Amino acid sequence: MSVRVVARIRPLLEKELDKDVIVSADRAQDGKPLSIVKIPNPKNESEEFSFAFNSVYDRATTQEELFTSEVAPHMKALFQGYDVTIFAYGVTGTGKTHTMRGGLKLAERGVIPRLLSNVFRRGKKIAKETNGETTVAVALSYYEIYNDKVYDLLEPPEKRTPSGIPLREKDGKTIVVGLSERSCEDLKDFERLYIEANNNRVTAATKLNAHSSRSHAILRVKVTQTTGDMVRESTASAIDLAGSEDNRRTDNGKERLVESAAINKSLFVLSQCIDAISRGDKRIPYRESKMTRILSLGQNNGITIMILNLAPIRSYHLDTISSLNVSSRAKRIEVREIENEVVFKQPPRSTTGLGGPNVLRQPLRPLANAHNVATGVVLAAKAAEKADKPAKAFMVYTDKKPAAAPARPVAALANTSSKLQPPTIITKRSSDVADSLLRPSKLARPTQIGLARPPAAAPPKEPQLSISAAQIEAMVEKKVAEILASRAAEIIPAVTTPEPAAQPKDEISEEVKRRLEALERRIEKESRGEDGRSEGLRLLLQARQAKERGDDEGALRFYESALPYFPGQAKLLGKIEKLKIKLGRMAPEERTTPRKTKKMMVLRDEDGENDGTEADVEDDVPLRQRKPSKKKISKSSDGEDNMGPASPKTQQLLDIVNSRDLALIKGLHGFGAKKAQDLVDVLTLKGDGSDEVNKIASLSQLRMLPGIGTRTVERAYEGLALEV
Ligand SMILES: Nc1ncnc2c1ncn2[C@@H]1O[C@H](COP(=O)(O)OP(=O)(O)OP(=O)(O)O)[C@@H](O)[C@H]1O
Repeated sequence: MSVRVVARIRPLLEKELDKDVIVSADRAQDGKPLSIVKIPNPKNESEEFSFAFNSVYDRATTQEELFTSEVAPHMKALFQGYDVTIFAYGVTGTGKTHTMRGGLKLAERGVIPRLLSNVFRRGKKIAKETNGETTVAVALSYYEIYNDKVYDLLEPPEKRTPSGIPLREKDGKTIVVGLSERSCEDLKDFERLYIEANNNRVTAATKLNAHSSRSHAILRVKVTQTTGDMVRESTASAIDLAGSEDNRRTDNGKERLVESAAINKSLFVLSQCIDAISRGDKRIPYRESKMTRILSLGQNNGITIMILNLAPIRSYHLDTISSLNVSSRAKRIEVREIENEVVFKQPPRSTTGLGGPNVLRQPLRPLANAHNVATGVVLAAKAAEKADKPAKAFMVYTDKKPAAAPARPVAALANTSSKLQPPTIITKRSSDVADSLLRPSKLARPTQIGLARPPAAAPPKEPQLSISAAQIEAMVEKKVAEILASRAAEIIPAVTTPEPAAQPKDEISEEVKRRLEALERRIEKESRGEDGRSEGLRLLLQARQAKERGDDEGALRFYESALPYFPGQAKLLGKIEKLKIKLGRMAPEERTTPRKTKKMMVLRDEDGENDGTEADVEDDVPLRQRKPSKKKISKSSDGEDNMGPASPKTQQLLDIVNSRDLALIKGLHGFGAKKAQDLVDVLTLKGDGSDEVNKIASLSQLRMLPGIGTRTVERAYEGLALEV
């Protein structure tokens, strides 16, 4: 099916005059619902452009009417396991935030609070009808994209890092790594969270809007239905995009201009994506902005509704035409309706405690590798059976009007949820013929409306099967991430004198941040998928980041989230336990992991422990076995640790390393292609190698490199010795 695109024309604001109104709603035929937006041709006012949409809501439309007509009909599908995405698009000051969030009074509540109200109501109903056999849990995450960086709105702004939160792809979906998720019991719970989170959102006054959103805000409502050991999960995403704006009209100052550039760029990329998809291009430039990556229009499964917000007056004329153009093309975007699979519960992969009573972490999906079973169909059919009744208006926010009176005739809604086939795993529809205007028609050619054929539907996009080249690239990327992660963790002990406590905290953080940013840039630059382990490494990085901030709670949560990716990893468990002890969640005597002795530690971070990243997971040898075997390369064996002249063998090894020649390094004993590449990458990170300072001067320096360690050096050294 195609993205459902509806237009909403906002009423006049206080200072706006009736005589300036240029935008109006119309019908394709008498008796049909409003589906056309009319606006004069700016070059010739006697002509009028008409843009057709799935539905058009005029200035008199209330919040309740919009919700009842456009969102409520999809709630059933949400509970049948389909994801639902609703996003508001439009020029700044046209009513996006009003539409999505709305005001505080009941009648003014926007799509989001109504959606939550509906979800809770349905959840209760399902639990009641199944005598508690099915439980429905709701969890929220809420984040913003500001200046193309992602920030968690459920976390206080002071916890933000300059680089924001990284994104990655998993199972064809873009995931915000480490985003917090809060379970939400009821509407009150939601309101508390939502109001608090909105205070964290970046807004500012511009000439066009006293409370302009300077960021794109994305609310994800995860609905988890559990019946016995079957779990069905679906997500409703509500997105309030920042408004495009013409800086000549906004009088924006420097800061606003920077924001504005980011906003306009991402919206421009969105329009490029829409154009590319509607042209049937192979390459869709999703990746050029975080917003489009997250929105993944046309790639996301489920139901997508785009609400185009419009201001009715002349001062917005060109902007309005531009957004009408973009969104009328969006109608041609096909999205796959794919019901989320039902999975069986499995024993939790991690036995560690939760980071907080209500805190879940998105990447921790204990069911992600559970078996998909056909019973999903049964559950879906059951749900469909029970949800057969027409959707009532939400009950909590009872606006005065009769609940059963939608603003638009039902026909206007018919092309989405009512066509869903509940038990179907994958269905696909062709474009709605009524949505088929290719370009704005002029009134002189009114017959075009509804007659033009839709463009050939884009071929169904099948889930991308990773090909070997992509996998190789992903592996390379993963290794880069590991190396950088490891570097981030180890750089401090590796390069500073043994007085970590005296190291200024800011300096440490800066260094780590710099590397984290470099990591993110590398990863995003290539934009490749990664496997679970890489995700684990990211979580470790975030844990590290949290630790740098002194946020032990956060660090603990990230470490715990990473644990399923490195099950039983002793050092990681040790870190978790150590933090728990520090936070008073565990008594020191309960500690199960062995405390490290100095001998065991090859690399340390500032609190005296290895960071549990690359070396931890790569070389998962019980700590006790990892004593550095000094007997083989002892300080005295070649004198290098005494800073004396290196022995020929040592020099030979160092020369090979410093050559950065992949083939030579691969020839070293114990170095496979992967390890050799890691080493070359690490050396490259140190500098271009032309300077002596960037060279590895001793075996102990070599040992300190991430991913190397004593055993590796030993083996290379020994292997070399045999060949000499
Ligand atoms: N349907 C409506 N009914 C009443 N007032 C509205 C409506 N739509 C918008 N407004 C008012 O118009 C003004 C601008 O709306 P809003 O802040 O929602 O715009 P926006 O598109 O989100 O802008 P920005 O992109 O700058 O954040 C607000 O004062 C809002 O209350």
